[in-house]
Amino acid sequence: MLPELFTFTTVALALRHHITSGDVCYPSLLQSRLEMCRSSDQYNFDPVFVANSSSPRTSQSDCRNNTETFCAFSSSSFAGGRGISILTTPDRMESLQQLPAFADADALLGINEQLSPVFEERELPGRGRGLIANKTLHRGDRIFAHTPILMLDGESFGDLEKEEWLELEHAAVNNLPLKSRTLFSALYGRPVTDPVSDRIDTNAFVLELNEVTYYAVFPETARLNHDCRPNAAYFFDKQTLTHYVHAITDITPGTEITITYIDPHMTRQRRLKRLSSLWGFNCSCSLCSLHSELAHASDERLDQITTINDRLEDWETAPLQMAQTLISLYEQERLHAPASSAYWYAALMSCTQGLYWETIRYAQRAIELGLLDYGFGDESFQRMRQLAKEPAEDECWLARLK
Ligand SMILES: C[S@@+](CC[C@H](N)C(=O)[O-])C[C@H]1O[C@@H](n2cnc3c(N)ncnc32)[C@H](O)[C@@H]1O
Repeated sequence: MLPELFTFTTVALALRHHITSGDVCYPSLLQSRLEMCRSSDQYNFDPVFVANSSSPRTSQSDCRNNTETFCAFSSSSFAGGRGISILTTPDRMESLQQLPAFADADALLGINEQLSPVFEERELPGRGRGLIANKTLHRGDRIFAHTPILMLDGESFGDLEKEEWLELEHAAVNNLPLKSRTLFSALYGRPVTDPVSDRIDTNAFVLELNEVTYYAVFPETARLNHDCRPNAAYFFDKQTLTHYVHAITDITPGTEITITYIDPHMTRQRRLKRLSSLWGFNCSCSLCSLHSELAHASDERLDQITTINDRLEDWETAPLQMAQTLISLYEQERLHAPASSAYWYAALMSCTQGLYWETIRYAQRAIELGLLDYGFGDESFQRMRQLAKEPAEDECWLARLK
């Protein structure tokens, strides 16, 4: 087993594309936090009061206790005054503070800046507000790069009473600087529980950081509506706490910029059900609106993609044609971002067979798409870069012919 590939498929896919039993543990956005897998550890409370001006502060009154203690930590100076509130345990807060986002003054240079926006925000019939491109965007063009204004530890919802986490959520929002509070208030919240909680539920992204699940609100990015075949892809950079959104296809002026809220490998009925139950809308994107014959053909391709992906977990013994078929199926399905993993497999399999130029071609495609979907910091890209540069120097070279 090649370690870098292992990291890529298990870590990255588990975050974004792998839906566990019952579909409830890894949605792309937050609504299902109340259904998430719950657990909690014993914790001895030891409050932290931090000195660094960009580090979040808390006070004892903003903490609630059950088997663990959770506090609303806030910093108004974080990210040049944008501020952040983090609802988590004191010990997890302490380890978050070691991240460059808090510890390195230069880490967030250029982040949260939108000097000349590439979109306009508009009211759109039947879908609330959305973002429309105002210039031609090409694959890889940056749309957003923002830090969260709120981060909520997923375990708090399982451990604390509902009233208690609601109080902490309100404290977290109230402690934000006025500008960020205003951004939060302007978000749409599907009316279910209470105005603060509803806004969080409708808009937050699921992140994994230091092996903890957090729900994070990026108010600018939250204006993006859903499409099952989106033209933008996103990833979260753990070091800088920055959420990047890039065009994954060319986008013409006047076109709505969209992301997917759910695992795009789901078949039609499952997609419709999930979007309706979690975000309250009936998806009418081009894929969901296909004639039933065409929708059926798409579902069959999606099932085949899932089958091939399962088989390729043992890629070392699979035929190269299998990865090539996967690439073709992803192209037919217009699933551009997830196709990076298919190119990844194809590059490694070509390498094991000593197919020099094919290896480079596939590795370059895996890098191009994967950088936009998995992020710049993904360690496994080192391996792909090596393959793209000089396949014969990698351990996979001719491995299947030895
Ligand atoms: C994260 S917000 C997106 C921005 C939102 N439209 C607004 O006005 O702020 C999610 C909500 O937007 C709406 N929405 C998103 N994608 C949609 C779509 N494809 N069709 C209809 N409504 C959609 C739903 O009301 C959903 O609960």
